[in-house]
Amino acid sequence: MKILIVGTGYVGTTTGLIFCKMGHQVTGLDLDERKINALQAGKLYFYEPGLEDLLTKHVSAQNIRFTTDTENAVKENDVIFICVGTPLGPQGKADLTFVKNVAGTIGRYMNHYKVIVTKSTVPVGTAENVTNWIKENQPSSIPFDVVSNPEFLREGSALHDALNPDRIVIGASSDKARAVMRNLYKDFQCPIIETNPQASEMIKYAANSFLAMKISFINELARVCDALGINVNDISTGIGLDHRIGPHFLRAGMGFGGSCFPKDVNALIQTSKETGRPLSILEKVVQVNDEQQLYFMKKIRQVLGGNLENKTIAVLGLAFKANTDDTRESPSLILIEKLRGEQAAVQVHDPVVKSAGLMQFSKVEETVKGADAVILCTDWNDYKNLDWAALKPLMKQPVIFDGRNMLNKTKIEELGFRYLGVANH
Ligand SMILES: NC(=O)C1=CN([C@@H]2O[C@H](COP(=O)(O)OP(=O)(O)OC[C@H]3O[C@@H](n4cnc5c(N)ncnc54)[C@H](O)[C@@H]3O)[C@@H](O)[C@H]2O)C=CC1
Ligand SMILES: O=C(O)[C@H]1O[C@H](OP(=O)(O)OP(=O)(O)OC[C@H]2O[C@@H](n3ccc(=O)[nH]c3=O)[C@H](O)[C@@H]2O)[C@H](O)[C@@H](O)[C@@H]1O
Repeated sequence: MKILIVGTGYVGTTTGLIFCKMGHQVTGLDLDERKINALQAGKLYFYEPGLEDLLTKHVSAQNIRFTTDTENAVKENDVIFICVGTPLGPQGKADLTFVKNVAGTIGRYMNHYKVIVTKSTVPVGTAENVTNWIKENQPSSIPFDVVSNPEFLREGSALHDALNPDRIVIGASSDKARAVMRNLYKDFQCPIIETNPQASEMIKYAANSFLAMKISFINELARVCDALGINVNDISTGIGLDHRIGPHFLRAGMGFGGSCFPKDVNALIQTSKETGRPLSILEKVVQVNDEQQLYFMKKIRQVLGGNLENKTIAVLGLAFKANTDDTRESPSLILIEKLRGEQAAVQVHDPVVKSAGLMQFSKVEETVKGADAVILCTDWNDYKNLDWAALKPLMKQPVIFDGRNMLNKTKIEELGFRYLGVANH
């Protein structure tokens, strides 16, 4: 089948390559020429482990090509996946500007029946809106179907997740479109949920919101554990072994970040408000997440004598989590802004992310030099096995705030550090 992917970001590029692997002919379309040129040269312009090898392979085999030529890309393909961004818009709603623009161009250039698939995360009712936006732009009436097929991959393990999904959700309203989608996914072994577009759109928001809720639950519980001197990691293990709860997304830390949880939880809150049945539980999830940073800041302030003015803080990690270069809604960047707001001098390090506006060093040794404290913000593997005995003499004060509970408290304290984790007692 000839597949067009519109929007060659984390999701679009991964999805396109997965379909190449399944034997389809794929075109990747983006407005950003810089990205398209890089991808066409077999170079991944973002960091995602394992993806570049697949890209290089399929570009050389001509199974995938990348273009900015919208008109021909739309005309030449039978199935079009919309994978553009749906960022946080005004009042917490999803901003559908990019989706609307894509739908408009698809309508303008449509030349025969096509299946239009929204893989972007979009609010309930968007499939219907996309249908209308396409129709409004069609010079003459040509039949088409719009399908919702949300994506559940995580950054950092995008390729693995896209190849081994827990489930595939197909929200279609015609048998013809459903048959096309079934055929596309025929080689996947996981359950396929077939439903209507509205339910499919809701499944995506409900999944992300539920995972975010687990994180806020364990983070708020960690504060109670802190007060009681209990190790929250033991609680995560203890409850996670109950198969009804499950072990995942129970790692206490600095709060969830990234390009999706914050925006998607907010968007579902807005949807629920519009129905007159607000999801108050999710309002709390957001509140707890915001407080987690403040809780952490309070600890830092207390340990460093109540005032951060002129203190030097070394922040390890800028990405919102390990194995990605994405800093959207990164807890680390939010914390850095707060630290700088209190006149601290912040020195940063990240193995992958390069940040222009910050005092960044390429080596951890340089970053911690003269620091009153180190804050571990991103759970990069590189930070798990640092030689803390060698780093200690470089610091002004041996203080570690472990925002990811990555280090062994006992071992670190034996080296003479003051250690504070997230209820990591
Ligand atoms: N990043 C992730 O891990 C996941 C993201 N999602 C959802 O997938 C969607 C895409 O997310 P990302 O891949 O992270 O976004 P991204 O920001 O990495 O990529 C989006 C791309 O769309 C392009 N674009 C915008 N308007 C366009 C147009 N009119 N024509 C062609 N290209 C256009 C942009 O230039 C950009 O390259 C979002 O709705 C997101 O919520 C869903 C699951 C996982
Ligand atoms: O819709 C999306 O974009 C994606 O959002 C998340 O994926 P992602 O944002 O890449 O990253 P996660 O691994 O889910 O982590 C999100 C945030 O929660 C934090 N987290 C995660 C797990 C945990 O136990 N504790 C915790 O604080 C992470 O550090 C990170 O800041 C979901 O896991 C994906 O299924 C979904 O497709």
